[in-house]
Amino acid sequence: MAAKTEDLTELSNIISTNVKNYLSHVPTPPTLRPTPPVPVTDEVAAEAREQLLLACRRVISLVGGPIETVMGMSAAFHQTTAMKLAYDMKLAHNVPLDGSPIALGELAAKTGASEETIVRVMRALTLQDVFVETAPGYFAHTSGSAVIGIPGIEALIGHWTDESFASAPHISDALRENNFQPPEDSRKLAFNRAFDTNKNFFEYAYTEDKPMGARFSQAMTAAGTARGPYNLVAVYEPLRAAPKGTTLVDIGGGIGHVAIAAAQKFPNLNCVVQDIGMVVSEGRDGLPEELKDRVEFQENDFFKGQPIGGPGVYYYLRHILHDHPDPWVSLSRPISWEKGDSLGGILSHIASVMDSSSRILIDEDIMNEHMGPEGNKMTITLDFQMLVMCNGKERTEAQWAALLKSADERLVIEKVWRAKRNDSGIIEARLA
Ligand SMILES: C[S@@+](CC[C@H](N)C(=O)[O-])C[C@H]1O[C@@H](n2cnc3c(N)ncnc32)[C@H](O)[C@@H]1O
Repeated sequence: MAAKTEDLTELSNIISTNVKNYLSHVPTPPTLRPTPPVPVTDEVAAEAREQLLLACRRVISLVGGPIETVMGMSAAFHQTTAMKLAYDMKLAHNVPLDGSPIALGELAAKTGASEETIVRVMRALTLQDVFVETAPGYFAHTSGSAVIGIPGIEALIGHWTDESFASAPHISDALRENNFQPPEDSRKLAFNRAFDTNKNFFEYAYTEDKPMGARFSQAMTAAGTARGPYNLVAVYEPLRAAPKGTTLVDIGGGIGHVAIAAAQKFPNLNCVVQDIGMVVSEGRDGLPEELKDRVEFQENDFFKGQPIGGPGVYYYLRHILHDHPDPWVSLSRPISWEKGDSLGGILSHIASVMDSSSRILIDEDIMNEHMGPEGNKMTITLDFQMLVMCNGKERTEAQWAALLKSADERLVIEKVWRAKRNDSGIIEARLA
């Protein structure tokens, strides 16, 4: 298949076969026009898409050649530079969303940026079909630039191109101090050097830089968009049959977007969204009136304990545990950290209030054991993102199982609900 062959003719045959399969199984062919993105849900189309992307990547490596490949990787941060400038200059907001073009001079007047800077940024972005030059000196949206306006996506772009981009260059110096072994503490890495702080990313963003914190909460509402329609509500069937009044605790649930979707879909659920102060207030403010009797927000620090126990409770953690190094997730004895607080591992606290009918649902990527061209680019990117921002990591299924066991000997995986075409999954765990 595409990942194995170096034969360009074979690759071109793979591409043409999969183009046919793809086109005959999607409702409309993909377009660069600024129309809303349509997720690929059909099985055949999704498989063809995967094969196409793999074959195209192989063609680019072969035909581009080794020097272009490694130089491109080494300087890829300038793509981020261009995207950051586009974000800061608010280019996407000032180009008409109906697809009509805007003259360079008008765009400069609206954004306050110089024509020269806009042109330089547009050169980099149009290379990837993000915006298009429709005639010399006229720019319009493409599907790639229009998505920047989707709620949450812009916030996510801000989070990546701002605090994450500023932190990444510090990673090598931070790791070198410890012989390239990540330390056990999440307050001693690249983010801390970049922002000159002893607080972890969340503590910093919610106390020292509240706009950064608010943007991050918004960003999390879009974090799943790139992974397609694989989510708790669509996938995890046992919730449908749960008895009326069953409690779902969304631990580190942000502003409640997942709990709200779950309560809307399953009238039998009562949801409690736990997070830290500022996030909880933001979530309460945005809670739809009709859900106020079934969704509540609760301030709780997950390192300090889990106040909700009892039979049949679902403890849901989406993109929480990948934020933290192993001891912070699974240590069953208290951790003492610099401020002198006594804290424990997130999973250990949950295990201590569970019974055999309760479940932990870990909604995270499950990193593939194998590596190579078939690897999932997003999971690998997130693994680095976690390393840089909070000394967390993406984990394989074996690592998840070991982490559960070290949090509490009795914790075992009941079932892994896996997406077919990416690394998304929900790990259901229980007390044995
Ligand atoms: C990566 S976000 C995930 C948010 C949400 N679960 C989602 O998937 O969109 C991590 C969340 O953990 C929260 N958090 C960080 N430290 C926390 C702590 N010590 N106790 C409780 N929540 C915390 C953050 O405020 C944030 O909402």
